[in-house]
Amino acid sequence: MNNLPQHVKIVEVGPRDGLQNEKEAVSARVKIELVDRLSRAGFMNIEAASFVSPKWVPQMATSAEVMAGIERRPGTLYSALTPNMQGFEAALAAGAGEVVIFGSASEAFSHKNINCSIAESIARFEPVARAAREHGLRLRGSVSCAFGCPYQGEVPLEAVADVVGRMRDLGCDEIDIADTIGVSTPRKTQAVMQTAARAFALERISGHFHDTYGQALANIYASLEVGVAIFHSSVAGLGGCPYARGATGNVATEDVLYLLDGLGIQTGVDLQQVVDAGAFISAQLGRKGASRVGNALLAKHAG
Ligand SMILES: CC(C)(COP(=O)([O-])OP(=O)([O-])OC[C@H]1O[C@@H](n2cnc3c(N)ncnc32)[C@H](O)[C@@H]1OP(=O)([O-])[O-])[C@@H](O)C(=O)NCCC(=O)NCCSC(=O)C[C@@](C)(O)CC(=O)[O-]
Repeated sequence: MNNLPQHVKIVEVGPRDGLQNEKEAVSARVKIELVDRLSRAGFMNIEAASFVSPKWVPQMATSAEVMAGIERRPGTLYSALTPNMQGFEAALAAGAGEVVIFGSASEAFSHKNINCSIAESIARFEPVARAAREHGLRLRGSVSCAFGCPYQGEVPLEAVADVVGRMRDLGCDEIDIADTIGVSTPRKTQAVMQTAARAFALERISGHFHDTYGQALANIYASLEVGVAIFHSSVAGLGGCPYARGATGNVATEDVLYLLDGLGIQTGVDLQQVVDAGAFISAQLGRKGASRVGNALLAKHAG
């Protein structure tokens, strides 16, 4: 237990990864209120927008409006996905503090998600990385399908190490190791994280776990054991990637906070306010939230 990190940074990705796959349009007003509620809950980093093609991901078409409408909490970093220079220019104009280039450890997924090979994606990211540096924006790299791919199946460890190395060479401040389709289990998680850590500083590696197979919390615990101290999660367990067939939401933020609180690990985030934000967005979407902890606490307070 003593080996676990004492502090963990949670990157709240609900407003982006969480909502990007919603079939019905969610208004900018609702997204703004969600981000504001999450800011008040104490997150240091919220992924609030995605400047991608609206033909590919229509739900994110309101990103500029969302970024213009949110209340910026001092000390909170608001991030936006930027697949190319067009996305970067939009993110810069919108006042993003961090831009996220998103690649993949799987060739097949790279083509499906961003319509180019891994090598082409790195070439597209180069000017984005350079522009981020010039404008003083933080740069994060995301590596999808690091634990398995919906199109090619197994993804070799060397492929993860290779993309992490390329993201490092682009100058990323932080690199996400993503289980896009939620297939990993704890030992595999540790092997992948340790592989990534041979190519990039462990303290700047984050775990991004979808909960499709119900393994996300176990994978987070396994990651903590090998020293990972940054995790992505989504309020009410919202989400799923539109280009990862069958992939469900990210691990729910409420569940991660409950786990970390129980382990005595500090996050600076107020669980009850996240539960309330989860209840808010679930009501807007007209369904029950997917967080076990959120639902338990709501039931406890109702009863
Ligand atoms: C990357 C592209 C743009 C390539 O798409 P493309 O069609 O190859 O690009 P293009 O350069 O040929 O442009 C085609 C059209 O898109 C427009 N366009 C081009 N770029 C932009 C932009 N930035 N913003 C707005 N519009 C843009 C461009 O203007 C043009 O418009 P048209 O002339 O046809 O009207 C496309 O494939 C795309 O937008 N993909 C987005 C995929 C996506 O957002 N996936 C979900 C996020 S990743 C994820 O969820 C995984 C992650 C990060 O959470 C981690 C994990 O769990 O794995």
